[in-house]
Amino acid sequence: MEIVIGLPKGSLNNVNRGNTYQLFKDAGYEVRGYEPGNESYEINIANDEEIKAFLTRPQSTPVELNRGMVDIAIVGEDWVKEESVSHEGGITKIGDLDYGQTRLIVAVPVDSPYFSLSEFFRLNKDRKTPILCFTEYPNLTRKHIMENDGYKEVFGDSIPLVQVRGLVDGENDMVQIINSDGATEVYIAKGADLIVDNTQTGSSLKKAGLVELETIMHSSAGLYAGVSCVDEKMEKAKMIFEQLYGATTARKYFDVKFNVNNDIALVVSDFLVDNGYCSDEPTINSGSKFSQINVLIEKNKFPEMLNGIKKYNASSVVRNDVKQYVK
Ligand SMILES: Nc1ncnc2c1ncn2[C@@H]1O[C@H](COP(=O)(O)OP(=O)(O)OP(=O)(O)O)[C@@H](O)[C@H]1O
Ligand SMILES: O=P(O)(O)OC[C@H]1O[C@H](OP(=O)(O)OP(=O)(O)O)[C@H](O)[C@@H]1O
Repeated sequence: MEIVIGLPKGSLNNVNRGNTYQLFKDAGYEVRGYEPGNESYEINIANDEEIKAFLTRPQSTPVELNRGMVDIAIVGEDWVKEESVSHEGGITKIGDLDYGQTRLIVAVPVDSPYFSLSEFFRLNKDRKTPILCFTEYPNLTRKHIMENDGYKEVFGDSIPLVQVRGLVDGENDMVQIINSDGATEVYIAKGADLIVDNTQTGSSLKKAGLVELETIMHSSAGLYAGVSCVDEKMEKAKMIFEQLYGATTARKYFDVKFNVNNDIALVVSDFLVDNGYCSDEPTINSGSKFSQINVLIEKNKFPEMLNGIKKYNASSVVRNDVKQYVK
């Protein structure tokens, strides 16, 4: 049995964004040829002979899943939805991996007089020149526009024209959705009226002098299965997901150990349980005078826990990162 996995190129393997490479390492895989910025097309997972890995561009990953070229892949939900607008089925989500969070949004220049997409269409209803919208997601954009109340009032059920390079589809040439291959924000400065793009921190929009009108969808990275992932491949896929999910969950926790006097160990344990500063309950190892207490704690709760245990004169506090956490 060999399962073929597609691993993402681009933002989802960027050290400051997705870093899928680190996720695999944290999950215990020995990955070679997938170091961020230095990826090879064939990636080696040295400690699991059942996995064959290829680099994939998220834009093309759903097509590869639908054609059985890869059995499973890590990809953003936005690209899976973009692919499945016109034909549902084929790709199934094994699970969300809780990173690579973005929103797909509609944006216009910051000084525009519109506060919604409906208002945009209503205020532009007498325009003589076509409305131009650039995006990397023409299918989702067309669907969203056709469901918009303002669009329906002005254009009814008429299908906006979509152009993907030389390929043109649709009938309403007063609203044209044009495929972009990146740097989408810049099209506004070149004369476009709208863009649909993904945003994370919002800095690209701000830099381009744009403001969001509305959110089309939220996206994050997940493990997806294609048509060829059945039977034992699906079993293997679920095992891979568990490994990866354990590693993403672990990123949110610290493993903390500290000492307190034996006579207050149980009081401190109650304090930790009552405040949700542990997973199930603290582990207590008693010595002759001191007890070592061990908890798994959510990272954002650590500062307040530290403050709390200082009141019990906790000493030798040690905080470690967690590599794998299966709840
Ligand atoms: N700034 C970001 N932070 C985290 N994830 C992102 C970010 N930008 C895009 N993504 C996600 O990464 C995936 C790929 O995004 P996108 O299509 O923009 O390509 P890219 O990663 O920028 O690569 P390329 O430069 O090849 O276009 C998408 O699922 C998207 O939601
Ligand atoms: O909200 P932000 O944190 O600024 O992130 C969002 C930007 O990141 C991605 O672009 P990228 O920089 O990868 O370039 P691209 O537009 O050419 O894909 C994405 O397409 C957005 O433009």
